[in-house]
Amino acid sequence: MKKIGQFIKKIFIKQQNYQTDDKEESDVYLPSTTEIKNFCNKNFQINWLSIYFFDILSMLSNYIENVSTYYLIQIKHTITQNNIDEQWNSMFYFFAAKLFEIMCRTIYRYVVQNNYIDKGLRRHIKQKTVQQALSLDIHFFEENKSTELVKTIDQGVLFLISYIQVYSEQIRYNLNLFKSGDLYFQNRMSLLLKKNSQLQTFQEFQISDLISNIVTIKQFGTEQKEIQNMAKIQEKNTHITTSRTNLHQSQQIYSHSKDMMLYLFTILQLYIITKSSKNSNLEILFAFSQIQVFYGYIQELYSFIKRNFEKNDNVIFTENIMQIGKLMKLFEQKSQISQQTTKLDYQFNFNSSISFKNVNFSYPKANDKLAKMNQQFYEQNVSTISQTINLHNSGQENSAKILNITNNETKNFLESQQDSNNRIQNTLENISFEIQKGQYVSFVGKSGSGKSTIAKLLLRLYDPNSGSVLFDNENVENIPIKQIKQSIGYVSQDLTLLDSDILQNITYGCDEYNQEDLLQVCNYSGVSEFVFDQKRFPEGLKTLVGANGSKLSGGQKQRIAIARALLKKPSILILDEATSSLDAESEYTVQKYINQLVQSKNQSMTIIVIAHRLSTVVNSDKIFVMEKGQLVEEGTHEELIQKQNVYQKLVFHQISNPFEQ
Ligand SMILES: Nc1ncnc2c1ncn2[C@@H]1O[C@H](COP(=O)(O)OP(=O)(O)OP(=O)(O)O)[C@@H](O)[C@H]1O
Repeated sequence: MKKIGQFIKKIFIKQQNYQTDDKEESDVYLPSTTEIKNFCNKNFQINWLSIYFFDILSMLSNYIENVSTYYLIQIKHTITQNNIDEQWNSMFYFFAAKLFEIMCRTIYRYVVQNNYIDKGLRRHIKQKTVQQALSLDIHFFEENKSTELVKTIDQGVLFLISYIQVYSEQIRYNLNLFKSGDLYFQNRMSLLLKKNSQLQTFQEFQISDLISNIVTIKQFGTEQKEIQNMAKIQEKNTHITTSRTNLHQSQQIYSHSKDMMLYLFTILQLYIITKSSKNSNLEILFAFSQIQVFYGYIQELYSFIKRNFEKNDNVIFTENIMQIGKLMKLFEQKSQISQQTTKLDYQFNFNSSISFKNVNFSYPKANDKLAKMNQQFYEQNVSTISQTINLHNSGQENSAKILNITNNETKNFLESQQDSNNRIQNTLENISFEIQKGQYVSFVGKSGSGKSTIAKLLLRLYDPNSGSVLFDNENVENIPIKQIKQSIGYVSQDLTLLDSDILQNITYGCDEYNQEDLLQVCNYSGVSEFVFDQKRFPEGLKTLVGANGSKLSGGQKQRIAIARALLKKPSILILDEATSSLDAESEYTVQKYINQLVQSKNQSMTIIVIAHRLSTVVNSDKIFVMEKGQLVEEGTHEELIQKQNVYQKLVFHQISNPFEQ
């Protein structure tokens, strides 16, 4: 049932996205040259003087190439005229110009391309970008598709570097007569491209959704409906593609007319040059036998002008600017959590207790949307709302009537406020508890009751909406995040392993350890049991685990994750459903090692287990029972059984349904 619900929700959400598609046009962000420059100044400290110098160097190389072409034509001309002196002269100038051009180009390639751009700028920008992305809260990564993020970083950086390289060209381009025409086509095309790609992504997702949910579709008999849905999207997509083709054709016509004007301009320039020179080469160049040479020269001059006063289409293609825009938006994101001031000199050395005091929490997305919507509305209608609330509080039921509220929006708002009070519930509701140092405690409760969320708040992946999380009576917000993470060993529900060997996976994130420590954690976590089996694991700790541990069993992965958490000698160990994905036998093995760990743990380690399987928790010093985001019971196994309430029901339920999660 849960799956069917999720599927219907997915489809529903997508339909909504699809319907609001048209409104998303304003999302296309094409930053201007100045905006890009300001962004670079703020984040990457670019040396623009060098960029201008490099640009002049590149222009100079192109110009000298033209000069050498001119002398090449002169050589051909003097040969036909049998004018030896002029011939030598032209050859001298030709070689001199060529040599100078080669020199400029070599300097450009080695100094600019290899050193400044590839070794300097590219590395610097990439590093800063990755640093920015990693500084963001986990919430940001949950809200954004990872593939989209990778594309934004990879392509955004690539195009930004190209853009910086041609930055001076952009400035010259601003003097261009054709700028507004170019911009018109650029903007139109970018809108169509965006719509097109949105619909395409939507369609791809829909197909993969259909295939993976084929059983549900067959059960509901909704094949025809799905096909109709897809046809609608296809129709819209075709419409946009046609508009794109039409626009492309108009753009071609525009571009040809522009080219013609540039040619005319080139010829005019050539005419002026040759008119002012002593021997009027124009006549000779116009001569029928020279027509090809003449055309070649015009081509050369034309491309020179085009290169220097036209838009660099390879780099400045609308899609590329869009990617730079996305990269700029990424830099506007700020981590909510690390923004807060911590006591920088605070030295966290866990030595007394962990506590939650009246913690309320809901995941940011839903929270943000509601808060933003309500805030906006509240600001616009503050006086009416406060009067209504006052009247309501003073017992005057029909407050809306008294105030003569005819505005439907206000009514809806007030109703939605009441609704949301009833409907929207925090993920964690007014949670308070205390765990003493050295205790072994467990959190139990039905799926979705908020157990893992507690671990996430302890790790400071999120901050509570209200109330406080305290370590040693110090608010977590005052403790430097790095110190918290160093003190907590966390084995999460969704295990992720690096695509490397077992050793690297165990030692990840731990800078200081010795062989003795390594062996000890392998023994405690149960890694030794399989990894030192010469027949099955001849390469021992150097065995590669495959992409996300694909070459290992669930139990082996769990044990590696536990070893990893233990190696840094954490003062607090959190095992979040460490045995949930295992079969009975593997679960037994991992459980055996957890028990061993608990028994052998020195008094300095505090262990928090988040579990479904109640067999894990019977020996805990304290069990916390969660229900719908609330902490409903706490005590030892015996105490809770005696209470004959929620915990006891959970135990009986699990005994009678041993396979249910
Ligand atoms: N990143 C998230 N964004 C939004 N909602 C979330 C997120 N993670 C969890 N939730 C929601 O918060 C609620 C509590 O989830 P949590 O993972 O804490 O429950 P749990 O008790 O650990 O459940 P389970 O035992 O199934 O893992 C659930 O309704 C879940 O859908």
